[in-house]
Amino acid sequence: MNAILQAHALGKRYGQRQALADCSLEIPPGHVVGLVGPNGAGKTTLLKIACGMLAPTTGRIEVLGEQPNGGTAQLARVGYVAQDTPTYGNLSVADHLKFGAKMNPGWDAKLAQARVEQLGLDPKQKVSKLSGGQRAQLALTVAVAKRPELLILDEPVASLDPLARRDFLRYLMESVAEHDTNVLLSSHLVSDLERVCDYLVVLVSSRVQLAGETEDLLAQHHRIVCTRRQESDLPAGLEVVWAKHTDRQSTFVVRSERELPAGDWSAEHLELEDLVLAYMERAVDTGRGGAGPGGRTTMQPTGEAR
Ligand SMILES: Nc1ncnc2c1ncn2[C@@H]1O[C@H](COP(=O)(O)OP(=O)(O)OP(=O)(O)O)[C@@H](O)[C@H]1O
Repeated sequence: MNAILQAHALGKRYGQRQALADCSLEIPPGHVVGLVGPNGAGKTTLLKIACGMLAPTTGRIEVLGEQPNGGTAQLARVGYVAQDTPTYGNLSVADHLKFGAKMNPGWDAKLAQARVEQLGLDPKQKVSKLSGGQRAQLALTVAVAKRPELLILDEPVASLDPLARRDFLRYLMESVAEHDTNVLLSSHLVSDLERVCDYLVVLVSSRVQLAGETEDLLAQHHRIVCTRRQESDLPAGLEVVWAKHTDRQSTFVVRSERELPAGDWSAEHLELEDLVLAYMERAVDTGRGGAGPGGRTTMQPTGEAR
């Protein structure tokens, strides 16, 4: 089976603005991938390139083993819901399902119908009269009913209330499990990603900072607290992602491919949110977002350890 996404030195410029830089990724099949990063990091740009809506300025990309702009056959394999959940205001809910059926060879009419009923949407209702959250639910329903091999969702739950968010994510997981769909979704809500994603990509300042299976990433990272010391006093083989020092104490977030060696410190695994924040802070504090997945950077020793 082909990789969900393979990118090599991918870059995108909008005029002078570098939106994506030197992005190399290989995401194996069979995953629900969470793409996380701060505002303006380049997430939408990467997702638009992946679904063929934008051409990269530099580098190469393959999605499901093909170029994203590979014609109608490729379009049928990939479902995409943009951040602004595009729907047609003048059409009814039922019209959207009819349109979906006409445009998509693999359309699952039963699934679409059942989901619309489950959501309590009136098929005759004009979409311009739906709330933002309802429009988002409709757009997501159309994308899922297309039964794509890969579903690309740009902040799919941003406009949903907490209950609807939980319901949608549960529905997404059920449908993914039932139909073996790969998913690539962006979100600012790490707690949501934690619930559904088994692969994580952290993008900051247009560059990939971290990518890998969530379970492996969590196993490889520790927060260690010890008496104040320099990064260079730590054993070799530990990559320092984040560091903070007080007068007497140092706290490090470290990555170790092997088991963490014993030392005169207390160590604990990180929650996913803390792991993501450590990489985000590293990129922002070094002001270049460029240390990359294998980079080694220390933050300035100021403030209190957390
Ligand atoms: N059409 C455009 N023209 C010029 N600059 C753009 C355009 N689209 C995006 N950008 C810039 O590219 C950078 C990346 O934008 P992008 O929308 O990919 O970020 P994002 O991570 O999706 O942000 P957010 O989380 O706020 O949605 C930003 O600095 C943005 O201002």
